[in-house]
Amino acid sequence: MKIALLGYGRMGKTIEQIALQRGHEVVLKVDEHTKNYDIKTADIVIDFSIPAVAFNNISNCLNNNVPVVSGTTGWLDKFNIAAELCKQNNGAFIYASNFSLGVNIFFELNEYLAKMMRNLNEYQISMEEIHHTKKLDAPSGTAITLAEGIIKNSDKKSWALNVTNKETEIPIIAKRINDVPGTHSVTYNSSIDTIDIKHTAHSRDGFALGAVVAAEWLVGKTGVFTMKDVLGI
Ligand SMILES: NC(=O)C1=CN([C@@H]2O[C@H](COP(=O)(O)OP(=O)(O)OC[C@H]3O[C@@H](n4cnc5c(N)ncnc54)[C@H](OP(=O)(O)O)[C@@H]3O)[C@@H](O)[C@H]2O)C=CC1
Ligand SMILES: O=C(O)C1=N[C@H](C(=O)O)C[C@H](O)C1
Repeated sequence: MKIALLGYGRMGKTIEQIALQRGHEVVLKVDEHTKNYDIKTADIVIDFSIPAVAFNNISNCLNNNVPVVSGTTGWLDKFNIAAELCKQNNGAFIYASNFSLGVNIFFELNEYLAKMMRNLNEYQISMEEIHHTKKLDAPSGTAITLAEGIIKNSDKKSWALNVTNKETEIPIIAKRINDVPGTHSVTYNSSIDTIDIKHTAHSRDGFALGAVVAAEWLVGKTGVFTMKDVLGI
C-alpha cells in the first residue's frame, strides 16, 4: 500500500518503521511545516497529528475519497460530523483511541468487569492514566473509552478529571511522568479488598502495529469502523 502519514511525530515515525517492515511504501509525511501536499497520491492516510487539526485532516481525506485511519485523540466533539461525512461520501474511516491489541482486549475485560460490579455498591470505582509529559490532552482518549465502557454497563453517568464529589461520576486521575508510553488502570476499592485491572504499554510499537493492520484491513471497504471490526472481537 502507498501510505500518507498526517503527523510525523513520535507515532508517525514509529508507524513508518512498521509499515516499511510490512512491505508498504510511505509516499507522504506531513508535519506542522508541510505547506502544499496531495493526499490523493496515497492508497490510505494514517493520521496521528494533534487535536486541533485532526478533524480537518480527516475531512480532507473523506472529501477526496482516500480511506483514513485516525488515532489522534482530543477532537471527538466532532466525531459525529466526520462519521456523517464518511457516509455521505461513501468513504472509509476508522478511529480508535487506542490501536494496540492489548488495550482492545483490556476494553473488553473492563466492560465485563463493570457488568459484574454493577450492583456491588460497597466498591468505589476510580481510574488512572499515566503518560509522557509531551501529551497535549487529558484525560487520554483511552481513559475516556474505558470510562464510556463502564458507563454503558453500570449506573455511572459521566467521568470527571482528577476530582469528583458525585456518586454517579467516575474520577479519572491523569499523571504526566517522563517518557511513559501509556498506562491505564481501573480500580474498585472497598474496605475489605481492592480489584485492579491495568494495561501497561512498554513502547509505541503496539499502537503503531495496530494502526497499520487497521489500514491494511480498511482498504477496499466503505463505512465507519472500529478496532472491534478489525480484530473481530
Ligand atoms: N490511538 C492510538 O493508539 C494512539 C494515539 N495517540 C495520539 O496520536 C496523536 C499524536 O501523538 P504523538 O505522535 O505522540 O504526537 P507528536 O506531537 O509526536 O506528533 C504530532 C505530529 O503532528 C504534527 N502536526 C502539527 N500540526 C499539524 C498539521 N497541521 N497537519 C499535520 N500534522 C501536524 C506535528 O508536527 P511537528 O513535528 O512539526 O510539530 C507532529 O509531527 C496524539 O493525539 C496522541 O494522543 C498516540 C499514541 C497511540
Ligand atoms: O498521547 C499518547 O502518547 C497516547 N495517546 C492515546 C490516548 O490518548 O489514549 C493512546 C496511548 O495511550 C498513547
